[in-house]
Amino acid sequence: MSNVLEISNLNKCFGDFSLKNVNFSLPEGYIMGFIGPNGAGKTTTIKLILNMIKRQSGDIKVFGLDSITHEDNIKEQVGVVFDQPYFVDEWNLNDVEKAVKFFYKKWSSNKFVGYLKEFNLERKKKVKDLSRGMKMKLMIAVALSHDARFLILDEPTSGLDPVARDELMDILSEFVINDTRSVLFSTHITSDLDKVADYITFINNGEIVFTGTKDLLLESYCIVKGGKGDINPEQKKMIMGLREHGAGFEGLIGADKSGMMGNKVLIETCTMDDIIVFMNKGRALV
Ligand SMILES: Nc1ncnc2c1ncn2[C@@H]1O[C@H](COP(=O)(O)OP(=O)(O)OP(=O)(O)O)[C@@H](O)[C@H]1O
Repeated sequence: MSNVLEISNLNKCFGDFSLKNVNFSLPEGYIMGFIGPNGAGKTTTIKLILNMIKRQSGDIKVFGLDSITHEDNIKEQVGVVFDQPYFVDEWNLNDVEKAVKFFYKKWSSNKFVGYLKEFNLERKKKVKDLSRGMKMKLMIAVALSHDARFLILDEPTSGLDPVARDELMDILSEFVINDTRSVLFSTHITSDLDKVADYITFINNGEIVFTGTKDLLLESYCIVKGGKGDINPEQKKMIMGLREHGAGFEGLIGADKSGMMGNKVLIETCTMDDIIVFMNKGRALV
């Protein structure tokens, strides 16, 4: 199985913030959700993949090619969707096509027209008159009309209603159906990932906390709950994002440590939201 994306030892500094030795890869044919709290480094990583900003060190390969030396070749085959459209407000959809088609050797007007129809987008409408969901669909129509085989989406579902989000997830699932096309998308909305993601990469404070299959992520952590005095200070130290309240405590724990919590506590399965929220609170201090 070849990797569509390989990131090795990537470092980038912005004042107080740094991406620290980021490593992850995405096998071809799959959808990866890129998750993490606000300011964790998701957009920065995506911009580095697209060579929009300069890295301090590290390697990025897309389709097995170095992302800097083969930038043009890679961009021909990558479709990019940001949370804000990059089209001029006054353009109608014909103008959008006129502006973008020259960037791509494999641009297909037939495909573009087909996707506009499929997504119920009227060619005469101006960009500024499209709803947020329609703008997302327009960016996806552009990405699919130049025959992209790797879609990179940054927060594509933020601000979309549940129906539009569901439609977008269906589009992504269909996109990877032939096993040669892949998707990386960053999101805060983990329920979207439940539906479509095969792999998850979780970044927190510039560091990759987890990368692997979605099932493995959910199996790797659990919620631990208990009453006051149910655990000792050593056990407390193992809990991430410890939340203490009148009756007791709850927090996140590595599944490999659940057996060390004693028999008074309750161990429960966790969701991706639990993992993000508790990890973001950090490791508990006694
Ligand atoms: N051009 C820049 N100059 C200085 N700092 C920056 C710049 N771009 C990003 N940062 C900082 O880098 C950190 C990571 O930002 P980034 O946008 O990558 O996070 P994110 O995970 O995408 O967050 P969100 O989910 O809120 O979009 C933040 O602290 C941000 O302020």
